[in-house]
Amino acid sequence: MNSVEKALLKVGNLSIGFSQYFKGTQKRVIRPITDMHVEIGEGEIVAVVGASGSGKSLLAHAVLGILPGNAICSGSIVYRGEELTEKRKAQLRGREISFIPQSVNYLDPLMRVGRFVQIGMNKNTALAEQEKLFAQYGLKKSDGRLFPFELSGGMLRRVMFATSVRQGVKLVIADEPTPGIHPQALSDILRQLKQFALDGAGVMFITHDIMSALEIADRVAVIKDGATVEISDAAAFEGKGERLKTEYAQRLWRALPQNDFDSEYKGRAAGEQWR
Ligand SMILES: Nc1ncnc2c1ncn2[C@@H]1O[C@H](COP(=O)(O)OP(=O)(O)OP(=O)(O)O)[C@@H](O)[C@H]1O
Ligand code: NI
Repeated sequence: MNSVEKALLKVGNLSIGFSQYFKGTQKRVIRPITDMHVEIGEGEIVAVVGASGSGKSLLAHAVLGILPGNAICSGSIVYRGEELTEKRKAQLRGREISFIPQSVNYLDPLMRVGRFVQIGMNKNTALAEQEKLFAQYGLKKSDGRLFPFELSGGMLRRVMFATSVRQGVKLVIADEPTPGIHPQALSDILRQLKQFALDGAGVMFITHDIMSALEIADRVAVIKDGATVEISDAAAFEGKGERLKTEYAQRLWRALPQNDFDSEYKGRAAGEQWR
């Protein structure tokens, strides 16, 4: 792939801080993201991996334009060759750029889930389109009448997929779409994301689960303490990780239970709170 020509999303030198009040009136800025970059091409799946708190969700929220009001964001986010302004983010969000959030709490608790999936669709065809999506994601027609609290966690995730992974979407940002999901549902989700990429969409797949990521990802971005430390081909995650560029990525790889190489690496990586 010619990455420059075909880049769908290009995030460079992203920095995110939050202004906070402390001791009543004094203001300070904390800066959890200092230097993040990632590039996703058309039809490409880029996994974003890193320890809890490293800044993966903030990256997703920055691209989507849903950071909280006290966030101060700098750097560049270019989508299809044009800077993504806040206005453009709002226009594209839920349409060309879709989001599978980390928490199902993003669903409106007072809205029937069928209605939720219909948001942004043409009024005349919305119901038919929603029902088709439900069928595709293994949900019944009658489930559309339910409120979020009436659905199981797995069903809610499928509703989120029906909302996000559908026609017209060019970039999917999936923030940990697979935790606590049983193996069959997991492989369904991975298959759907893969199919989506094969159809030409770009996918940012944020996950703790490197092994699942490697099943579908073309490249993997490794995040540490708010910075991108390495972007490598998924194929480089093999053997003892000799082809990985940084020691940090090698440690993450070697610390996986199935890579039972070296207890010294394991001990050190465990200290990184890798889940
Ligand atoms: N609104 C906020 N105000 C201040 N700090 C924040 C805010 N949101 C996130 N942070 C901090 O930014 C850092 C990165 O958070 P983020 O949610 O992006 O991590 P993550 O990599 O997605 O973690 P996890 O894997 O647990 O979901 C954390 O240290 C977090 O405390
Ligand atoms: Ni997160």
